[in-house]
Amino acid sequence: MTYRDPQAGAGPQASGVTEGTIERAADPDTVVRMDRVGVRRSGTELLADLDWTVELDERWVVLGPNGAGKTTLLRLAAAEMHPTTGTVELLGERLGRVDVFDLRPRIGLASANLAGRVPSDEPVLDVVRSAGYGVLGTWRERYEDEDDRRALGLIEIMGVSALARRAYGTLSTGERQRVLLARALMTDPELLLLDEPAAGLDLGAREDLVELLSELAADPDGPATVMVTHHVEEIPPNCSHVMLMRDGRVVAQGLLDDVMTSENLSATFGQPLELSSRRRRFTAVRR
Ligand SMILES: Nc1ncnc2c1ncn2[C@@H]1O[C@H](COP(=O)(O)OP(=O)(O)OP(=O)(O)O)[C@@H](O)[C@H]1O
Repeated sequence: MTYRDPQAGAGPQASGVTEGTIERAADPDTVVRMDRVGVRRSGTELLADLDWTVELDERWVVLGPNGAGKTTLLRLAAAEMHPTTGTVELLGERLGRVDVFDLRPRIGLASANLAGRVPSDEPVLDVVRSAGYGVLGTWRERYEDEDDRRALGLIEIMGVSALARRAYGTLSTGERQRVLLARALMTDPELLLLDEPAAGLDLGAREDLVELLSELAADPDGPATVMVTHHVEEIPPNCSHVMLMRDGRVVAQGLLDDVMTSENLSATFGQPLELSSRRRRFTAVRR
């Protein structure tokens, strides 16, 4: 896969909101470090006592039932919110001591929340290339030829070249997911965050996406990746690590081969489940 582009510009970055000075962490290969993180809203504990480290060469899946706290975790990793307690370091910089507008272009994000905010009349090419500006909905941005080349290259890799001039609102769910993935990669991010990328896809489209994500995961020059899902069938075979979550807490985390057991999965979903795997693809049924 050739989505990496050392010449790719992220476009002019928004500026003006500074939340403090930048502090560098010791290990440049540590992309995410969360230490005793808790998030509380309206008296509810969304996350509690969470420790997590993501290294540059790791490809994570975060799996858990509805309401487990997966999206909250991803929003912390996307610098979209701050923890109530504990510390979060992203790409070597501490949340709360860094201008998040400097940080965000280095993080690619595709989520349902983002998908819902794309104007339906926005052409696909603009949905992708506007990521360099950190905006949705083209207004007066000016793009270099290089930006166009990169956006069209990513659109091609995602297999949606024929749709580059189409309005986003006319695309199928699977086509939208591919466009959002291209957008998430537009700034050549060091960290790629995917919130339920296979949600709403039919079987064939899901398999296509899992294969695409697995190729991405296998690329040694690719970004550190964190993908959130509810379904074991959606885990790309080349993923390296898994975090299992329930009720805002970690049930188990670590290497995929160690963590993906029937016992851990049963504890995560609160029912007796039998997990089986074939060629690093998983299925699970109730016992
Ligand atoms: N502002 C808030 N105030 C109170 N509770 C909240 C708030 N935001 C989220 N929650 C609750 O926190 C819990 C975790 O939410 P989150 O969206 O992180 O879960 P999730 O694992 O992504 O769920 P799903 O799989 O259903 O998308 C949920 O029970 C949700 O209702």
